[in-house]
Amino acid sequence: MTILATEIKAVITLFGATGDLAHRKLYPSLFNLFRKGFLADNFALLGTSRSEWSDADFQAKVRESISKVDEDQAGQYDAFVKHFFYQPHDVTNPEHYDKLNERIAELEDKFATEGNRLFYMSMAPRFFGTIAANIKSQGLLSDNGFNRLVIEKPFGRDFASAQELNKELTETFDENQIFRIDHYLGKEMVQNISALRFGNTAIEALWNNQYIDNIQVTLSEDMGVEERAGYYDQSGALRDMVQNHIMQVVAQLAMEQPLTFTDQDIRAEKAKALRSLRKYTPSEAAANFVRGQYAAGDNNNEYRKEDGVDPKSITETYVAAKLTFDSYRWAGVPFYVRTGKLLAGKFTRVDVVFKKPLIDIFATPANSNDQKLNNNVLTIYIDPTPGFSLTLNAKKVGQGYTTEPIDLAFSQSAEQKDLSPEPYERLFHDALEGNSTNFASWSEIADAWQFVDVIRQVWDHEEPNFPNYQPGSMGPKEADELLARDGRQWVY
Ligand SMILES: NC(=O)C1=CN([C@@H]2O[C@H](COP(=O)(O)OP(=O)(O)OC[C@H]3O[C@@H](n4cnc5c(N)ncnc54)[C@H](OP(=O)(O)O)[C@@H]3O)[C@@H](O)[C@H]2O)C=CC1
Ligand SMILES: O=C1O[C@H](COP(=O)(O)O)[C@@H](O)[C@H](O)[C@H]1O
Repeated sequence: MTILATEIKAVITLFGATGDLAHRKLYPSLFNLFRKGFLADNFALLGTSRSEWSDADFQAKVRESISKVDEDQAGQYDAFVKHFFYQPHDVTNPEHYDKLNERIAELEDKFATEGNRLFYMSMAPRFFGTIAANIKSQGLLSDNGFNRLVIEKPFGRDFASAQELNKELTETFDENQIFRIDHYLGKEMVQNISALRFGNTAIEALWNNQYIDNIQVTLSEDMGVEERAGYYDQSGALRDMVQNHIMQVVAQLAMEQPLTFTDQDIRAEKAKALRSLRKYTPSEAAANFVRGQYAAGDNNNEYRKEDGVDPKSITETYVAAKLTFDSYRWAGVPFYVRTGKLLAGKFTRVDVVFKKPLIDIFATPANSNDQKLNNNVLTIYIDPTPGFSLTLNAKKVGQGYTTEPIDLAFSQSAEQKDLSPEPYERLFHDALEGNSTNFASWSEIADAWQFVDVIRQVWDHEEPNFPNYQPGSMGPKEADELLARDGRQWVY
């Protein structure tokens, strides 16, 4: 089925238009929306940052950034970049906003955007509050169309700073006007978790502690910190991946069925799920969390010797944890999660491990050495190749009667993968449409920070034994022990 594109009308004001994210992700995503017809005549983007660029300089940069998207579409480049304009601007100078306002008004007239304004903050987070305050005080909000704010991560560095930032933003924008980006929510298979659960009786009927033994979530990366060491050393895997991406995936797995498939109901259920996540005491945190830092490998320095990293850094490049939900559905079912840099591969997956049948009726005295029932495992492959698999027990071919595990597998075809929008394309589109389903609400963020803050405080007061894992492995041995002590192991 072809989805008919509804044309979006808006002026987008982009703070951080000369930056890396804008160049690598945002312009190509907008170009995709343009060539698919979601953006057509009635949109304009006003890029801002301090660099003294002209409109023509900016259009040339945007053109360069989209030239890799699809060479067959080269004919559309010119038409697309004609919607791009640039205003040199220092976000800390309130007077500069007057000029921005003027230019936005001109673009509204020129492109007939019906007063709709979307502000996108693609800048260092320390500027977010200042920009929001100036948008309000300098009169940049529209009074005859929508006003929306898209904001990049990270949303704070702990609960207190996130709360402060939220307070600053909500002095200008209402919660329903704020779109907090978490690019994991733009991934095809993360969005597919709801379809899998709520579209299939065969799955949802078993989605509880009566049938599920444990759930495992793995976000594995095979690269080190690369050129982002300066940021990463201040952040670490707990803030960079666990507080946001892992919490968002886990919330979708743990939530109750929303009343309707609308942003309000979905976000309410996710928020409830995160509220039921047990906030650990310091001693529980120490027992249920493992941290790691990578050692030197054949092709990499040890983390502490990377450019831009403090040589005595105790920043973790790996986290594994056992999470506990205090809810009727999940009592007794651990959620094991892990993420890290320089691991054995680049992949993201969820493994749902079902309980074994209570009795193995196939084990007879004669075949008890050969017969073993395995746990059914439903795997959701998020990256790199989206798909599902379900491991079942089936009869082994031949005489006698023993069982063996077999796989029912679905994997997206190359054609489907091509059709699947990149996360930023989806999320940009949703924000322009005003659909906040795949953006994190304040309540979710607040709970996630409160959970993570305890772990951070425990870790910041103890000297870890770093480095403690080899590049190309799946992390420190303590991550295996975390499951082994419960009589379990990582599926992969
Ligand atoms: N890059 C990435 O892959 C990812 C980035 N993010 C997030 O996206 C945001 C942007 O990141 P990124 O693009 O990498 O950052 P960059 O450092 O590449 O870009 C920062 C931008 O801010 C502008 N800027 C800095 N100071 C001012 C100022 N006082 N007034 C106006 N403009 C200013 C810079 O332009 P100029 O110097 O010309 O003023 C530049 O356009 C951050 O929140 C980051 O955490 C999130 C996920 C991935
Ligand atoms: O947000 C981030 O995500 C990336 C991993 O994203 P993926 O889509 O490639 O899985 C991570 O490398 C980065 O450190 C983090 O800031």
